[in-house]
Amino acid sequence: MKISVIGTGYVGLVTGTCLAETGNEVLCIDINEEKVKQMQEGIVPIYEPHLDVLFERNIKAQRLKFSTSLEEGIEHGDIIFLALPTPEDEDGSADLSYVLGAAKDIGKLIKEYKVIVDKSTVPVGTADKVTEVISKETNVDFDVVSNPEFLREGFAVDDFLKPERIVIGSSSERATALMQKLYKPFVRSGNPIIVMDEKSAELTKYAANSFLATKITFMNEIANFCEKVGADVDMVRRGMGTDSRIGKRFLFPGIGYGGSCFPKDVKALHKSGKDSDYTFDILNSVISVNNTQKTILIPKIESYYNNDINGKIFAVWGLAFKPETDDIREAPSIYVMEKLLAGGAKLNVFDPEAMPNIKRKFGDTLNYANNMYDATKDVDALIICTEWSIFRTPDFNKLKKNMNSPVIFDGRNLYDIHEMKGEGFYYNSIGRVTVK
Ligand SMILES: NC(=O)c1ccc[n+]([C@@H]2O[C@H](COP(=O)([O-])OP(=O)(O)OC[C@H]3O[C@@H](n4cnc5c(N)ncnc54)[C@H](O)[C@@H]3O)[C@@H](O)[C@H]2O)c1
Ligand SMILES: O=c1ccn([C@@H]2O[C@H](COP(=O)(O)OP(=O)(O)O[C@H]3O[C@H](CO)[C@@H](O)[C@H](O)[C@H]3O)[C@@H](O)[C@H]2O)c(=O)[nH]1
Repeated sequence: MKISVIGTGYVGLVTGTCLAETGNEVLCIDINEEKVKQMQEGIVPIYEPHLDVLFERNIKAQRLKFSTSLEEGIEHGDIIFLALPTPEDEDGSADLSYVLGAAKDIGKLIKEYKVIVDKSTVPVGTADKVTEVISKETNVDFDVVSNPEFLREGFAVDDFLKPERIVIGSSSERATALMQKLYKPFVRSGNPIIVMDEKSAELTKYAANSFLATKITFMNEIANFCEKVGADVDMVRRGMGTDSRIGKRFLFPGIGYGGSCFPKDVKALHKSGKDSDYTFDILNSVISVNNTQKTILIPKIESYYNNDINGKIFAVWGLAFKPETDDIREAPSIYVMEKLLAGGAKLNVFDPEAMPNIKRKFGDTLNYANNMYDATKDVDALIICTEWSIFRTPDFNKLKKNMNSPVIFDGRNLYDIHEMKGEGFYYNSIGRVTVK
């Protein structure tokens, strides 16, 4: 099939590349000229594991192409995916200006039947709005489908190629049949393509993300309570997670959820509720607990230094919002570092992939280390914000030699507290006793 993808970010590029991998002719459109130029030169503009191999293969096979011309995109695709940003607006709602702007342009350019697929995360009713906007501009026949994306950054290629489910929201038999044909190669192991109405599809995405954010937040509260009563959240997590009704995943406590999705999507669903005269009490709490959780290490650090961190030097390991990505959107590390800088601390930072993005945001207010050990030279403490694998088994002796004092504040519970007892560190983590 001929496919166009409008918006070539984390979702659009993965979608385009994976659809090319199954033999489709894909044209990816982006407004960012520099990004398009890079991709035309064969450079993947984001860090996403395993994407480079597929990207290269499909460009070589001439199934994957890039352009800045929306006109070309509209002409090329029988199916046109919108993978555009839907960032948080000032009132917490999803900003639909990118999606509706593209819809208007599509309305002006469309010459024959097309299926317009909304892959962006959008509030209930957006498919109707997109239909209305396009209809105002043209009499040409088209269908709008809601097809929310559930991929995770860091696992995006695998998630797209082997999805646990595909949700298609459509009231058109013609569009549904095309979408089922397109996705058939991705569900050969029997995972379902669930067809439903547009509104339910739109809500499914917000419900899934908000549920997962709630699950994490619940565990963060249990962790905070563990610290009060001397219980160990790792044990509680294992004890709970073995109940298949609860499940083992997304029970890891830490310094809050971040990223480009959970924070904005929870807020957007909460705001949608408000707009429909419904108060999501649970989501209200999730938002508030997560706000506090992002900087939960700060009072611990301050208290260790008798409320004076002015002039202290800290190493910060892990800046991306989670491992295996260079994405720093709503990364808890940002909130932690801003508080530490405001308190007068100096920071030596390291992340395997997110350094360029952090440099763009923080400029010369941070010291950027070449590797994880360099970051710890002459520091008063090490602060861990993201659980990259390379941080999991450090050379503790080397760390002790590098650091002014052996102190670790771990926001992601990387180390076994029993093993840490023999390493000679002051080790404070989340929901577990402090090793002194
Ligand atoms: N990132 C994820 O893991 C993920 C997963 C599932 C769903 N989503 C949702 O998918 C949507 C896209 O997210 P993302 O993370 O890929 O965003 P992104 O910011 O990485 O990418 C968006 C791209 O769209 C481009 N763009 C902006 N305006 C444009 C226009 N008018 N025409 C063409 N291109 C334009 C930008 O230059 C950028 O490259 C959002 O709604 C998000 O909530 C994201
Ligand atoms: O047990 C856990 C699991 C995750 N997190 C945090 O939660 C955030 C989100 O993690 P994850 O869900 O792995 O990353 P995303 O790439 O943001 O993916 C989420 O958001 C995407 C965008 O909507 C969806 O498509 C995915 O299904 C959904 O998992 C990160 O800050 C993690 O550190 C925890 O704190 N504890």
